[in-house]
Amino acid sequence: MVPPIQTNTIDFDAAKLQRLGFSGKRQPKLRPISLAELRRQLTLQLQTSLEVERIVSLFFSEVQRLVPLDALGYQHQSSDLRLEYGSRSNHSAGYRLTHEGEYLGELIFRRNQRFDEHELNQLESLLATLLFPLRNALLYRAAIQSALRDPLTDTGNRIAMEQTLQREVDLARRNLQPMSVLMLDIDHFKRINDEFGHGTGDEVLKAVANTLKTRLRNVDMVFRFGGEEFLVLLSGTCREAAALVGERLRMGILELQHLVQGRPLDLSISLGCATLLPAESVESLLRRADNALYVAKREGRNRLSMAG
Ligand SMILES: Nc1nc2c(ncn2[C@@H]2O[C@H](COP(=O)(O)OP(=O)(O)OP(=O)(O)O)[C@@H](O)[C@H]2O)c(=O)[nH]1
Repeated sequence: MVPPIQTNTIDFDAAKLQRLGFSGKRQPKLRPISLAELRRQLTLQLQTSLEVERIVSLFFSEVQRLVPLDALGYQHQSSDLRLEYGSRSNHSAGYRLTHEGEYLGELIFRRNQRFDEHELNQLESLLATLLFPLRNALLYRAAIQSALRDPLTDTGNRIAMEQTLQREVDLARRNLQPMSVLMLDIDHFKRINDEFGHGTGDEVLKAVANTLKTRLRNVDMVFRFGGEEFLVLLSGTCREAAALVGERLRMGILELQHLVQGRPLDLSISLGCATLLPAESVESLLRRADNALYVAKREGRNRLSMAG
């Protein structure tokens, strides 16, 4: 008889946090602590995550063992980060965080009661524990984001498209919301490359992506998933509204004045539109949009075709 195999799993992250005296759950009343001890604990605790959100919220809850706070705000504009913990209050003490000239964002401590000099000194001393973990987390965030972006057009890439589509399809189904996609392709793009070179082709791709972005709402997402093929994801959008958006994009590209050697280039796109059916998979949705795009091309280009 084969003896049963015993397997043990240790969640190192949680175990490590527990050893450091942090349970992971917000404690109603944290034990007061000295500045030196809190600095020591924070230095260890803040190393346990690479997520900016987690690091800042951990900092917020732990700092209160020494200095009571009502709220904490953090923002780093170029990373598109704006975090708020707690409730807004009258008094604030703001810090611009930099390390060796590198900008690491702005942190604002808020409280209904004014901060005194001693408390500000303590907060400043604790801020030092935040610098390296925050810098690493910002770098990690930038690396993840660049892995999901197409550098030429600054739109999402194919990996981002696949991840986002699955999430949006799940959400649409759970919330019983409509959702549509537009698959589009620049017409006769090969001719542009052949006639003017790849450099010009690349500039056209950028100009087209820009036009798409400026003609869409902020919540709509654009992905470049192939050479000159883009996908626009329209959450909460039914078939009729998606058709209007598709036409708006088509007109936007027709009106685009992209100059090559001083002369405007004739540019157009063809589009296929599909709206999510009940219980439909991502693959099927994309296949229907692709088929519709094929019809738009076959029927003469510079047009929108709706999937059946
Ligand atoms: N400049 C540039 N060209 C690219 C890039 N990726 C793909 N291409 C080119 O895109 C062209 C696509 O050509 P086709 O698939 O024949 O399509 P088309 O000429 O647009 O014709 P239709 O789609 O049928 O209107 C090819 O010449 C590719 O080399 C890129 O990143 N930059």
